[in-house]
Amino acid sequence: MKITVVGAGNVGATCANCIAQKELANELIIVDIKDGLSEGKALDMWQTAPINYYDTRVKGVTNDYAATAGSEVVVITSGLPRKPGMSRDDLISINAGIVKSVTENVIAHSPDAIIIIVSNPLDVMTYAAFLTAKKARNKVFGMAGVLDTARYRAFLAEELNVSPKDIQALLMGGHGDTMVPLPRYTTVAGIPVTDLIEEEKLNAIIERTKFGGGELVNLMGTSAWYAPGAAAAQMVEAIVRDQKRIFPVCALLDGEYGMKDIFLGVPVVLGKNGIEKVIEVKLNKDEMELLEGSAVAVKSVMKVLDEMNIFA
Ligand SMILES: NC(=O)c1ccc[n+]([C@@H]2O[C@H](COP(=O)([O-])OP(=O)(O)OC[C@H]3O[C@@H](n4cnc5c(N)ncnc54)[C@H](O)[C@@H]3O)[C@@H](O)[C@H]2O)c1
Ligand SMILES: O=C(O)C[C@H](O)C(=O)O
Repeated sequence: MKITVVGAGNVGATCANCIAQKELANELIIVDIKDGLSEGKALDMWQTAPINYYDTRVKGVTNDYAATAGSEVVVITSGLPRKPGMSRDDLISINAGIVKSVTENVIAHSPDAIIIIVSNPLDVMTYAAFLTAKKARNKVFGMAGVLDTARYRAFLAEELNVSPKDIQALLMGGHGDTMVPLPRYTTVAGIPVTDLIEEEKLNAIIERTKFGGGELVNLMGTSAWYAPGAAAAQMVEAIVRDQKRIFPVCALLDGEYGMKDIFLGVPVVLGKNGIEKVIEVKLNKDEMELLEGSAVAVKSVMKVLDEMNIFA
């Protein structure tokens, strides 16, 4: 098994480190455009192998896609992160070109790879990679829901003073302030969360989740990486180990939830074929309205990408 991570910055390096520690591949290639960055991070990582006890060979390269040839899974994290005061959508003009050129290089050397996009604005960068890769929708999708759900679960675990392991939750929609955490599909060891927490506190946690990325940007001056890197690696694990895990993933909809031609976070089954099934949960009127609102927000940014005219 060969896996590539593109982008050796905060998220890419963290994701690669998780992949190596989980021993998901024999060979792990890290690519970046900055001279020496991937080589340095890969060397540093490889020197943890005797300590963390893994044998995945980690190799870093500068823009050398021949070294990535034959990768079965590729995670794309290359692109600018936002700074305080910016929205994720503000990154589109630079990141669209980066995601397009990286995807072209990836496909040229690994035509069969499953591609996971991390770069922001996530839903639209996944659309950009899909337009470039020209692959079936099960093989090009984005990471956001695993991260957003993890934030929601972590906040709930803290509030309830229970293990995060026991919080199960679902969150749908775009990876922006319109994301839709679903309390009706949130349980604590099987107990509906609404039985354990007052409505006002739950609503405050939902709001904090929606702006969870921005909270970290304001604290650190750049965006998060530990949870995003771990989230992308968890998706890689589900694919590589054919686990059939159910995660919220940014996927192209083809009639599900009454929507078509849009990338949106929905629950899917992830296994060796990538997205093996899009699950349609029953949403009530209010939940459906929130999802549709989120879709409108994503569509408006997809339109900006279309107007950039770089995929003609
Ligand atoms: N989907 C999510 O939930 C999520 C979470 C966190 C971050 N992100 C996004 O992930 C991206 C990376 O974030 P980060 O914190 O790692 O940023 P970073 O600046 O630390 O790293 C980005 C890396 O991309 C590299 N890069 C730029 N252009 C490249 C190219 N053409 N080819 C190869 N490498 C290239 C840069 O040299 C840099 O090392 C950002 O767009 C950020 O917004 C998304
Ligand atoms: O918030 C960001 O800009 C990065 C990422 O999308 C996140 O949610 O952490």
